[in-house]
Amino acid sequence: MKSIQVGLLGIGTVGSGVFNVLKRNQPEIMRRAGRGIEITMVADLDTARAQAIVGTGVKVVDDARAIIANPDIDIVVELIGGYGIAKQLVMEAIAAGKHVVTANKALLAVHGTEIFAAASSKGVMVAFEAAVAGGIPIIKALREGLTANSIQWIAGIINGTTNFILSEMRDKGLDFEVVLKEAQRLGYAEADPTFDIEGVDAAHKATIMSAIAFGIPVQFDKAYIEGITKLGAQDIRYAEQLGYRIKLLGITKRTAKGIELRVHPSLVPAKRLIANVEGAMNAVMVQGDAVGTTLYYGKGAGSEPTASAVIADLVDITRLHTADPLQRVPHLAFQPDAMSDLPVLPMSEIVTSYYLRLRVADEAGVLAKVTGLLAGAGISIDAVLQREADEVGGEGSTQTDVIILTHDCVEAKMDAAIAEMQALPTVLAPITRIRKEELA
Ligand SMILES: NC(=O)C1=CN([C@@H]2O[C@H](COP(=O)(O)OP(=O)(O)OC[C@H]3O[C@@H](n4cnc5c(N)ncnc54)[C@H](O)[C@@H]3O)[C@@H](O)[C@H]2O)C=CC1
Ligand SMILES: N[C@@H](CC=O)C(=O)O
Ligand code: NA
Repeated sequence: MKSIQVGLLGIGTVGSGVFNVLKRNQPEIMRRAGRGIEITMVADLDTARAQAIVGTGVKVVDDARAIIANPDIDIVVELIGGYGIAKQLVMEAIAAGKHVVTANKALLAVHGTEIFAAASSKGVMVAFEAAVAGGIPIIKALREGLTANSIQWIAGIINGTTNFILSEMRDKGLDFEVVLKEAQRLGYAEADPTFDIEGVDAAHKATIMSAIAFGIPVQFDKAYIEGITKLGAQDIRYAEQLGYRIKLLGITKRTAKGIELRVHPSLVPAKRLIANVEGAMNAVMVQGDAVGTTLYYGKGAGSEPTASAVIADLVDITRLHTADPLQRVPHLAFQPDAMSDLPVLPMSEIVTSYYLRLRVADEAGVLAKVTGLLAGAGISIDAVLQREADEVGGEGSTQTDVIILTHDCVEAKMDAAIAEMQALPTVLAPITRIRKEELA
């Protein structure tokens, strides 16, 4: 049977991985797909570099539209990134009747509704396993493996760059900037690394998982996003002393009121497997009502791990492209006419527990005042840790840190309590608040 012909738009970190893995494993992939899958055209602005990667047998162009216009191309793989030209090219490829594979989570989190609607009306598939947690087949798990379940929550380490930074800072005491540069060198970081460190990339991925888990439209604009740039080394240390690790988590949860969708640094009990996920590795926990807690672990970034997911999508499309579109797995797991309008909740309505660090004057009665305020607000305390002033501020220091762990409360209540504590004259610096997830 004739091979499926694939055109690559962009042959950078991921694109070169796709080319190399497909070439290396072609015989085995062919046995799985039932026919060959061949990259016959590549578009990249840097044609010389592209040609050096693919050799002479593959046509290299600088104009991606030449691939879309080629009637022999069955599947277009978008690996350029971003919302600009990538969106135009994906929409044009769909309009031209091509199936599309993309690793572009930013594009899908923001424009997914439009893209999936266009694909459905044209009868083509848009596949995006690489867009969430790279090589981990989490989209497959959520859309197919867990379809029996009412999914309750998902919590994941879904950005390799930030997990790498947090691990290296904690283990080796390295500076943030040094580790970020290393993550860039290793090809983990986005073209704009602020997307990684400010939590935007993780929010793109959490948004996509939220849509698939709960059958709601992709709603990146409703996600709460907080990155790791304001995390202090002392908080990583205090968390350890209390039996927790700090991880940047992407969380989406179904509650009686709606859907929580949030990305922020979180304290996770050190005994949980996910707390021990180090370096650029990703891990996603999914809690379903029937299956219980499941955990998916692996490489979420990098050339070949991400290529693994892109090629899995190529095989899926190769197997399914002649099937009746109604027999295909829906883009967002739920049938398009069965989507839910459950609201994504504002942050003030989420419920979680907290780590608070207060830099206070080292004088009698301060702790009682602070805990009294929390009690007055109806916030229950789980643990309190007060450091020696000398340890915090050096010999003869008149300041110290008080660390408080709370039980669950609604965020609005915590906001009000923090404002009250902040106004105390004995609280000397902005209060640090890190949310705490038990993940049980
Ligand atoms: N690097 C990684 O580990 C992962 C990346 N992704 C996603 O995969 C996509 C690609 O990422 P990378 O390969 O890391 O990026 P990259 O920057 O290494 O590669 C992008 C390539 O696209 C080319 N390009 C830019 N504009 C173009 C245009 N108009 N026409 C043709 N080619 C053009 C560039 O020359 C470059 O070779 C992004 O959406 C990224 O978010 C997803 C998961 C992991
Ligand atoms: N920049 C991302 C790449 C994968 O999506 C990350 O660091 O995880
Ligand atoms: Na994946």
